Amino acid sequence: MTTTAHDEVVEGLDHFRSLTAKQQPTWPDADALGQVAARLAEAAPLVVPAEADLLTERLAAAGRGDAFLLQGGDCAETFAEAQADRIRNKIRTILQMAVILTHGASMPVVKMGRMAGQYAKPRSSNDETRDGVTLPAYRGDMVNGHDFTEAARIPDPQRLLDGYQISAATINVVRAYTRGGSADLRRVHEWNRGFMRNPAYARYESTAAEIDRALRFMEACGADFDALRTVEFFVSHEGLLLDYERALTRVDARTGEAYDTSGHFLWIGERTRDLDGAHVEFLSRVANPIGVKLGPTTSPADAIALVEKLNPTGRPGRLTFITRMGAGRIREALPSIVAAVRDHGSPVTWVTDPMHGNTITSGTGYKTRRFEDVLDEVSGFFEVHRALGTVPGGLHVELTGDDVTEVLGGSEEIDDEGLAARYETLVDPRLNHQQSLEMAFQVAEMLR
Ligand SMILES: O=C[C@H](O)[C@H](O)COP(=O)(O)O
Ligand SMILES: C=C(OP(=O)(O)O)C(=O)O
Repeated sequence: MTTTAHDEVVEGLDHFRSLTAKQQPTWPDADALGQVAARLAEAAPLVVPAEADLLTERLAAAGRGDAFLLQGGDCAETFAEAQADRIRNKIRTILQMAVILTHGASMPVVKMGRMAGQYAKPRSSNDETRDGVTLPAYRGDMVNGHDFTEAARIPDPQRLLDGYQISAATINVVRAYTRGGSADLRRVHEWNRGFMRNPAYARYESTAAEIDRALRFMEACGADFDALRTVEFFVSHEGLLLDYERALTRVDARTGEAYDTSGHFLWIGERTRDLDGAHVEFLSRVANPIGVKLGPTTSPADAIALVEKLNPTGRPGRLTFITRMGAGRIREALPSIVAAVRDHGSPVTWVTDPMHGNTITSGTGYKTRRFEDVLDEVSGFFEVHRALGTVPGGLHVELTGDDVTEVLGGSEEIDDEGLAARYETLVDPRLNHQQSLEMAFQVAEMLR
């Protein structure tokens, strides 16, 4: 029998199975996992290749400095919170931030949620110990339960199917919300005006007034606001659970290329970005736009090797590097990496994740971050790119649309004691709604 190009693509997709895959759950029942994977392999795609290709174009624009990416959402989505109002609050927050950033950058903002699939987490330790009892660590709702009981912590492949279904429902809300008129620019700006009524945010009044004037100017020029009622919104998650990602990967009849249809954009985490590891190998085979998190131990040679493996043809928008160095290290650690990639010549879209390098434990024992460190890392990111003549292409943040108290600081000055009021995240701390908007105002100033 002759091997077709299609067969070769499919065969290539399974190469990762012979490599080391870090951060995978220890599924107790291989047969049960196989049955779930078979069902997922027949399930409808969550996104279609043409949407992923459109995002590649948008990210190429961000890489050139013709657009700016805003990627945000929960550290770990949970099944329980996949409710319409929570999803809507998150989208709303991202749209509100996007309006502020669009004004600051004077360029389109590409909007992307860490949503509809962000259900699996890499962990520092395989176990968690409480009061002398040690159980497997929580690895996200798509793997096991957060309750600290033996039964909840056993990885259950049925959760992959649940995650798929809940992602489908989430995408449905995202599409309805971003296409149904709720995203009207004037309405989003009105929400921002509501935020400004709190005197804590008076310092942003002049930016809000400028946006008002810009909207009135557009109106006077006869801008078709009805045409702006629909916004493009993409979904993304860490491509961590390779059994799930592989099962949702389909060969596109149009192009003959494989697409991971679990989300528009998948990223490889800092802990799984080994060049000879299974994650890099698998995602090198799919045609979606992909990202790689780069932490402070990344060498320029590591970055170049990733560019060559993940984007050998130098397709603009295909590869995004999401740097997460820490505020104290970014100004020393980032320049040599960016300079090496710039000199290599293959296009990369550079995005800052100012969250993951700035995690601390509060005096009261909470895993938290300081708002000022988060902003300082963003400043460092702009400084480095401006000094090197490269493009700071976007922002990746952990946020929620709700009023939680997980990150220290901001104008409402959440302090050590204040963290206890509404600390809800199951893994890492997120900016709350107000802190997210405040960050957008500050980044808008940096973008000018
Ligand atoms: O979100 C990122 C990681 O999953 C997280 O930082 C891991 O944190 P841990 O050190 O609590 O396992
Ligand atoms: C785990 C994450 O980040 P990193 O890989 O950068 O630690 C994340 O973004 O959820």
